[in-house]
Amino acid sequence: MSPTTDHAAASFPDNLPTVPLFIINYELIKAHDESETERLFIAAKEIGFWYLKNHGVEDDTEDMFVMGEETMALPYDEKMRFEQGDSGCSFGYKCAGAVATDEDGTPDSIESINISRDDALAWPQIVHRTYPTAVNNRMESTIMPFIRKSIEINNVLLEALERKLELPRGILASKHSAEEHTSSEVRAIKAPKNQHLSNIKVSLDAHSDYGTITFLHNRVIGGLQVLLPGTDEWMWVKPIPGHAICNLGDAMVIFSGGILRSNMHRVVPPPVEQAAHDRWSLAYFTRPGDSVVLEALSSDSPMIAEAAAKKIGAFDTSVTAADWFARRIRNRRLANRKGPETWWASRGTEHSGNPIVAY
Ligand SMILES: O=C(O)CCC(=O)C(=O)O
Ligand SMILES: [Fe+2]
Repeated sequence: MSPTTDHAAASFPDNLPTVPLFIINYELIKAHDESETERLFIAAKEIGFWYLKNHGVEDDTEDMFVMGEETMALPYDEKMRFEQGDSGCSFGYKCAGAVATDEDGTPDSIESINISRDDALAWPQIVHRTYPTAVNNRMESTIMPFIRKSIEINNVLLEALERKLELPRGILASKHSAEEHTSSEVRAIKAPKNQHLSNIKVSLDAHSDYGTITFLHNRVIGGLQVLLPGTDEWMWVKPIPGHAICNLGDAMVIFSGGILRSNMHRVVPPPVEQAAHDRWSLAYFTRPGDSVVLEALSSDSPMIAEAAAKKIGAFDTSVTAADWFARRIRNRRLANRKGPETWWASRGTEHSGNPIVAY
């Protein structure tokens, strides 16, 4: 199958408010360059978002977008055989309209295919579930290599942050073991063109990511926005060719006793001429092992202990990564909606001031 590609869009306009993210050089981080690692730490503390260049997976990324196109081109009924369902599991196909974008229950407009790290790396064994043929066909050639490289990149970034957080070497790796089942996954996302003509304002609701660290790509079409700390104006993340976007999730905020940040972000229809094109994005989410309890690593780092002591109890969730994740996914599903409280129950550290969010 060769689906029509539709991503040769006009360039991102230069008159929009954009967020001045640091550009981090992956090769320097890998080489333990001290000043680049310090820049990464600053980005991780202040915004929790940065660009990553020299990561070396540009070609793999394009193959993954084609995998996404091949999957979304399957007949609707075929895709729905693999829908993620309402139980709080994210793996599988997610159809447009399945989740709420706000407390009023406004449906979302994006579809995605979510492939579990465990399923991809164990292929052809099934660990969690099965996937559409378009996914299976590319499991070995495209998905496995992309996941392996993404894991390596995320691990290098985590090791750098581990050093800055004065944690003993290997602590973060032990929370993300290759041996334990996890909700870590790769997601290819399609936001359909011309959403603005249907008056769609938000295609993916404002959220912080659930896990530890996200390695994100798009085909140079805008739509991602972040809300800078202490402001109420959404700022665009300008797509830069060859540059990935990395962001931290809630687990990293909790592990670091609040030193690091998982910033609120959302996806809106692309700006002006770009809106006439489908927007594709691709994310690899590193999340802790299922049994890992989300809590500040205070006993491993005096720096974290000191930070956590300023907000006593805030980072002792007593919740496992598996339960944290399932709660957030389940309560976004419209089929589970009882009222605004359901959507609020899907929130993470970005709304930790909200008493309804029980860690
Ligand atoms: O599509 C994007 O650029 C961001 C997607 C995202 O934030 C997510 O899936 O968590
Ligand atoms: Fe996200």
